[in-house]
Amino acid sequence: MPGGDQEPGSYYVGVDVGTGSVRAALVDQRGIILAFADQPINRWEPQFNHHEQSSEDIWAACCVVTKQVVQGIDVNQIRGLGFDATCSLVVLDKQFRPLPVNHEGQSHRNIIMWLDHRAVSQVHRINETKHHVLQCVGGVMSVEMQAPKLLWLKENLRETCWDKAGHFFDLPDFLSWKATGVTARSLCSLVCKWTYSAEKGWDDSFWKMVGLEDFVADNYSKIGNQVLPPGASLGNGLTPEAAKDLGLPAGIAVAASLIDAHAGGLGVIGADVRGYGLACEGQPVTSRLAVICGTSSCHMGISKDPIFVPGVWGPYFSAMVPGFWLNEGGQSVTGKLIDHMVQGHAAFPELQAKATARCQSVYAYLNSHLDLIKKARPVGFLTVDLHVWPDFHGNRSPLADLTLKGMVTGLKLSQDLDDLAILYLATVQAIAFGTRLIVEAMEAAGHSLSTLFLCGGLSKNHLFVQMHADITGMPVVLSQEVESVLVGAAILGACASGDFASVQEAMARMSKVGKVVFPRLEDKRYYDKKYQVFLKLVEHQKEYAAIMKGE
Ligand SMILES: Nc1ncnc2c1ncn2[C@@H]1O[C@H](COP(=O)(O)OP(=O)(O)O)[C@@H](O)[C@H]1O
Ligand SMILES: O=C(CO)[C@H](O)[C@H](O)COP(=O)(O)O
Repeated sequence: MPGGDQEPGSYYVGVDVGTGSVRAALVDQRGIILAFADQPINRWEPQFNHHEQSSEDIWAACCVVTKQVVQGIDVNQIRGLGFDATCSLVVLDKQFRPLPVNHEGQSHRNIIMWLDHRAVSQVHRINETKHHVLQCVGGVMSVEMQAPKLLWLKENLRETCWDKAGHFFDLPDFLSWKATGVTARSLCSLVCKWTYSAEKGWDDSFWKMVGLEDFVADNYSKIGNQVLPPGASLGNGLTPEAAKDLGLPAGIAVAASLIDAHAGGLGVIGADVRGYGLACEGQPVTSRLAVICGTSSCHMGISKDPIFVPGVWGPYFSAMVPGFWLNEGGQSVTGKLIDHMVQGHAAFPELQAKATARCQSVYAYLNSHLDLIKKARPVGFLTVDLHVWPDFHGNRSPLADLTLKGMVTGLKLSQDLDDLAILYLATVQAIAFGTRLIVEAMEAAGHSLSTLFLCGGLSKNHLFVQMHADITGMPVVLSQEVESVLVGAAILGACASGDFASVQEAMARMSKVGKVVFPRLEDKRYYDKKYQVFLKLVEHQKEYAAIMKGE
């Protein structure tokens, strides 16, 4: 029933595979989440910077959470299923069985995760080619993309993996294949992580130049030669086997999928903002920046014409919102960095005990502790002499420098709970300064941004949200549904079902404003000064590196 006038009681299932867990939601045609379930997934770090997962483990978790969210409802009311996932690399043999991506030969560990940095030498060589496809990834390919990882497999696991491989999937495409048996790839994953062009397709000269000519020779059958827009209906829908696994009816529509950050973008960016006093109310949707904040943060800005932002991925045509170009800025570790700083501190056991005693998360406890110790000044002022540079896992945007490291300046000879809380605050602020740097780079290149739309696990943290508002000077919109990434996945299922005529129409109907957090403009001067220090930190880090190199 095109036009979104479908009968009440039409439901969609969204499945979101994040770094740490798999989530599913049952969503109605207004974008309201009626049921939610999550399940942690396994991760292996066999050596520093090698991060692996298992596609079978992930599929099993998808089945558990999907069965949970449809319990007790008439499954015949479910009209569509959509998947999103991290952009990790799944390797299968010619019979679609998992292949090991590790020296140990452990075939269940058949995924090189997005945050894996094993392919440093390969990405340097790829960047040295200066091939023109690199212009569409901000000028520098990231070690987190697929080409360097594929080259690593070819150079390091030739016999045990490369020669036997029949299929290399981005994780979102693996999931849609598993559900439908259709090996078509989503335009989103191929354009954003594999150098495919929406207009020109694969570029043979790139693959030949970087030493992966094998793909050209077999007409890209291993990495995808059938490409569909996100939300397109796949084949005959859910196969009987997958239907049994997931507890859903066979034949329901399954959508071509999205990378998780892009699903978050769909889940938030199209909301009707009338009545909230936001500048973006009278402005085009291109004035909105979706920021998806989980283990990492991804900054998704769209434009009518292509915009080339140095150090920011894209422009990618139709990779998120059809008909629009996408630029994607990012910070490789944000939630993971906050967890790392907090959990590694000497006062963490004390924090954990106190938070547990109050039945609070450690973050809720830290936020109230900061309120207690702040005295008369705003909380943010507690870090006047403590500054953090947050690139503990390199800089994704806009510096595109994987060699950068984290920095902390202003440490004292005490490690009590107050110190932990203030270090946590400085880390949250550093991540927000990183967002400001990305926003400035995007604006300098031609974007005109006025409002942030935040979602993901970190958007549950009110300190993180307020710091993003205060430090960027922009209001932050939070969605009615905290799990907006799942609304984005459900939007895909809704489009595949034919209930909406377009992704834009489904976005407008299914994403909704929950709350707006405005910046405290009176604190601007303080944050401008801290931002100056922030910029100095990286400048100094580069100077230290130059000294040590003897330049
Ligand atoms: N209730 C919460 N309060 C504050 N921070 C949270 C909360 N829940 C999750 N987080 C933060 O969000 C991060 C995970 O976000 P999530 O979106 O679940 O990640 P992913 O999609 O990468 O699996 C964690 O690293 C943690 O720092
Ligand atoms: O590269 C990305 C999107 O293009 C994401 O950072 C990656 O997929 C991980 O996402 P998350 O932090 O939600 O686990």
